[in-house]
This record gives sequence, structure tokens and C-alpha cells, in this order.
Amino acid sequence: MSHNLAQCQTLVKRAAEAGAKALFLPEASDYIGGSPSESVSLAKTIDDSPFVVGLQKLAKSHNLYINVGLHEPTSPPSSKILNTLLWISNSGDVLEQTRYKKLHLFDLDLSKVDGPVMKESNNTIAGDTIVPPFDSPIGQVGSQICFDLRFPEPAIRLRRLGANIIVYPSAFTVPTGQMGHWETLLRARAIESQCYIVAAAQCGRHNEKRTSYGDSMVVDPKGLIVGRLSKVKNSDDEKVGAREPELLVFELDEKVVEDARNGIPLQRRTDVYPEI
Ligand SMILES: O=C(O)CNC(=O)[C@H](CS)NC(=O)CCC(=O)C(=O)O
Repeated sequence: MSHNLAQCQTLVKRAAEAGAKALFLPEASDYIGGSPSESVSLAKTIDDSPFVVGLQKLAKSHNLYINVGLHEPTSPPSSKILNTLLWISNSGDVLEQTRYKKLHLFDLDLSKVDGPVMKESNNTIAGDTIVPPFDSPIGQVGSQICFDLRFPEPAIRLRRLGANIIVYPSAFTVPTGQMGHWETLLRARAIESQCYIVAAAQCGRHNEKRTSYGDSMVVDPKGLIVGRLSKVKNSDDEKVGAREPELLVFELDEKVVEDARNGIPLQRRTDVYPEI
């Protein structure tokens, strides 16, 4: 966790130097556990987490808003954790009303085709609400996490609630990334919601068992990829923890959101299908 905080510190400094107002970090930025039980045992409440307290100090000292995915224990404590997204203000406060818990958990069984088996629901409790988009120095931010990107409904709902940016902090798997799911789904969410999509992704090998695909990107509301970072090519070549953090600096333009929405008006037939 202290290693991850140091990596985040590097990114905070570089983002502040570049004049950024907000920094978007991936899902599970605090740690990726070696096993489901290790993930549970490492989770700390926000007030007791040196990782969160460290980020709060950095946000304040660098006058930067920070969006960060992490694990936290349930309240009251249980044998499971929450997959949470926090918004920390530039004065270092965790803004409680913006705290989002991943709605869709990643349960995967590709054992029949020699693929991985992952069951996030074994150790994680899903959230049960869409958090309304919140105001930020770069626009109205709607929150989603990783596997949520496979579901168009919450993205459309967030747009209806006023979002012009939707975030998908992630730790995507290499096989599904290589199948094109990551890029295709992110672009689809951008095109149908006509929002900017900010997708900060973990990249590289975390431990013997897990590697994340990477390919962080910003997609504009017309569906164009307007910035992207490295991705894993061959997971066998990856060494544990060998990658340095990368930063994508991008300026969002409110005018592009307006142009996208005026150019292709999406009048929903909610008289035919129910409103989401
Ligand atoms: O495990 C943690 O600590 C943090 N959580 C994750 O990394 C989650 C659950 S394993 N990963 C995904 O949702 C990947 C989805 C994906 O790759 C796909 O939809 O194809």
C-alpha cells in the first residue's frame, strides 16, 4: 500500500506541474490482493487508511481534486469488502455524497476454454445505488467502476441526470482487453451517452496470478479516442511491478459535448420502451 501511495504521489506531482485540476486514478489503486482473502484482510476504513490520508494530504498540498478507486471494509464489518470510488477535494476532504460503490461485480468462469475463473462476489458486496453526477472543476462527473462498463443502462441514466463526464476506473483483464472489449465498450458508452469517458486503468503484472491490461484512455462525446496510455501486449513477458506509472494529460472541452449532442440528437422512444 505504501508503494502504491508513492506511485500516486508521483502522479499527483506530475499532474499538478502540468496544471491539471483533477487526477483520475484506477480501480483498486490501494492494492491488488494475491487472493480474495488477502484483499479482505488488507482493507482499511477511510479514516484509518494511510493510503487515503496520504492522498488527502497530497490533494491539499497540490490543490488537486483526486478520483480514486479502493477497497474498504463493510460497515458493520463482515467477511466481505466494498469496491469504492472516492472523490477527494482540493482541500483534502473526502466528499461523502459522491462516494460510489461498484454496482456490477465481475464473476467470470472461462475454465471450459482454459481461461481464468474470477469471482469478485466471493469477497465483495455490490453497491445498490447510482450516485447522481457531482459538480467538479471539469464538469459534472458520473461514477462507474470497471465491469460496470458492460452495462449501458447506468451510463444512460447518468447522462439523464446531467453527467457530461463518466469515469470507468478499472483493472481490466488481459484476455478481454485483447478481444477488444475494453476499447469497444468505452467508445460505445461515450457514443450513446454523449459524455466524455475517462478510463484510468491499471497496467502490468501485480503478482503471480494477476496482470491488468492497461490502455487508459479518454474518449470524447463523439466516440473518438483523444488520448491513451500503454497496454500489455504479452502477459508472459510482464514482470511483477516493473511498470512505471504513466500520466495522460487532457483538457475537456464543454463545446465538444454540446456539439455532439446538437449534432446527433438522441430522442429516446420512452413511449415505446420504459424510461431508464
Ligand atoms: O480485485 C480487485 O481488488 C479489484 N477489482 C477488480 O480488479 C475487478 C474485479 S476482479 N476487475 C474487473 O472488474 C475487470 C473486468 C473485466 O476485465 C472485464 O469486464 O472483462
